[in-house]
Amino acid sequence: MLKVENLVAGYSGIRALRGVSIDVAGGEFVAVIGANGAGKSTLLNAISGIIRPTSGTVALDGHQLEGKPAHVIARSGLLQVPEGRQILPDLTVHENLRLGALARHGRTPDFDIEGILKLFPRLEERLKQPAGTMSGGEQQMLAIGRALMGAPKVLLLDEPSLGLSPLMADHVFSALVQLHSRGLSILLIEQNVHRALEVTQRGYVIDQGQVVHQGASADLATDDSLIQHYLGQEPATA
Ligand SMILES: Nc1ncnc2c1ncn2[C@@H]1O[C@H](COP(=O)(O)OP(=O)(O)OP(=O)(O)O)[C@@H](O)[C@H]1O
Repeated sequence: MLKVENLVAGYSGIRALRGVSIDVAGGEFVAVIGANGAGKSTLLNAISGIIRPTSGTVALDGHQLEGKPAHVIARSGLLQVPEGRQILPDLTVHENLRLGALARHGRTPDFDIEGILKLFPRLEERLKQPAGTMSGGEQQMLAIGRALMGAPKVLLLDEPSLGLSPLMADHVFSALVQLHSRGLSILLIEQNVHRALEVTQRGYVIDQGQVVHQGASADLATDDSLIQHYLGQEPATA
């Protein structure tokens, strides 16, 4: 479904991505993990057109997307939930969700507002509330809901658990698991390696802008030396 090949990208002189190839099959839930500064956000932003890749290809269902503007890529069905969420704080929750529908471009969504409220019941009583007055976890739920309103073919998530309490992160991850079980293809960028490998099927480890390891998430999760070496995190069993 999503095929990224040899993607190179950077920022005035810094080569943050040095030829990354990853793919996400239909209905697959895939993680990209890596230490701070490894290039995870750059990868997601280069896929979704927020930054323009220097070279390499991004194909969704066989259609080449690299180099296209972000709004065109979003309308084609690659929908990103950005780091920091970027909801519109002065608009209500309901208005933010309705704006998400603008990305549909003729696709029939699996989720309407009612479906999103079933997934995130906390949003229901907050529908008329300005989105900026909600907690970080609630805003993350809204950002995911807004992307779902756009009928994604592949949902891209950048650090959805960042800054959330463990309980809120639980809600968010369990929603992602539900979305995957309903057949959605998901690419998850996460610093919380153990959580990411718990919920996904496959994972890529990136370091200094390159894929250094890939495999079944269950195998990566039990590879203690990999987790310590590339990710600087303690093994789950420690
Ligand atoms: N806007 C920018 N301008 C210049 N350099 C940048 C910019 N954004 C990222 N970089 C650099 O590119 C490299 C990769 O950063 P990136 O944010 O993609 O890493 P990351 O794996 O997402 O890290 P983190 O988890 O800390 O966000 C880093 O060396 C970073 O300093």
